[in-house]
Amino acid sequence: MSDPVIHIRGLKTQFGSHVVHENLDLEVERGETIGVIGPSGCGKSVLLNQIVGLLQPAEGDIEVFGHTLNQLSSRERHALERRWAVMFQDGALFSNLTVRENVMAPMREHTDLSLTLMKELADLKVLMAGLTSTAVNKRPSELSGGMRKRAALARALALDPELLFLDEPTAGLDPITAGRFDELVRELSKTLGLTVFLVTHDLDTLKSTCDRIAVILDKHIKYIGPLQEIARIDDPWIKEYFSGPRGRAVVD
Ligand SMILES: Nc1ncnc2c1ncn2[C@@H]1O[C@H](COP(=O)(O)OP(=O)(O)OP(=O)(O)O)[C@@H](O)[C@H]1O
Repeated sequence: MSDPVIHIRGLKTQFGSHVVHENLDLEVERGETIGVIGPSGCGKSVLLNQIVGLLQPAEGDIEVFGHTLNQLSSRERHALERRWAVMFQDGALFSNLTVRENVMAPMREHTDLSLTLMKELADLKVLMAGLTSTAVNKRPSELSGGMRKRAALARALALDPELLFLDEPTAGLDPITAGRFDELVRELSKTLGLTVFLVTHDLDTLKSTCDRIAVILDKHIKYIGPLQEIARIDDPWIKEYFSGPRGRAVVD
């Protein structure tokens, strides 16, 4: 691989005596969407949190955009953080702010743009995320689950990230809303040239958005490749994962 956006080597994660990851290696190429799957508790969300610096690994190196995370000054770190965005499972929107104010929040923190420009940009991101302009003045509690996800996506796009992290983006959505959200993620990632790191249990999301799938088993990325290849691997967990009716529908 030529130009990995994320390069992880020899990662070990440990909580007390509980070893979650050991000798975990991963490369994510620029512009690809990678879906991370694995049994519940295998450390998918922890891996995401480590890449964005919310958790420290016990051992190993994590490079993002060619910079080793634990070797950066806080200033360098701040500059690097502007290049990625995270959409957490619950959306993590500020409930007391309108959608527009939520999308403006990262701009206020990281830029010196005028208020007028921030508002215009925020409204543009809201439209990009597939919401209508009437949504900008609403608070999260006034939105449906699907609309809240879109608002969270709009906020994630606020600073034009090159790398987007999505933790269970379609969790809690009905299949039609989830499918539309998957389409939006795919369209935006291709149009904007985003690299996407996606944690999901949703087989339809894997099929419609991911270029490659990374499977965490036995504490490391045991398998990585396109969905059709992964689905055919002779491994008990993979067989079980893909053997239900939905799994078969995705693979056939
Ligand atoms: N801050 C923490 N302190 C202690 N243990 C933790 C912490 N965060 C996560 N863990 C443990 O690490 C393991 C991996 O957690 P993680 O949430 O990454 O799993 P996951 O693969 O995302 O699971 P799921 O698919 O159920 O969401 C779990 O056993 C969890 O209990």
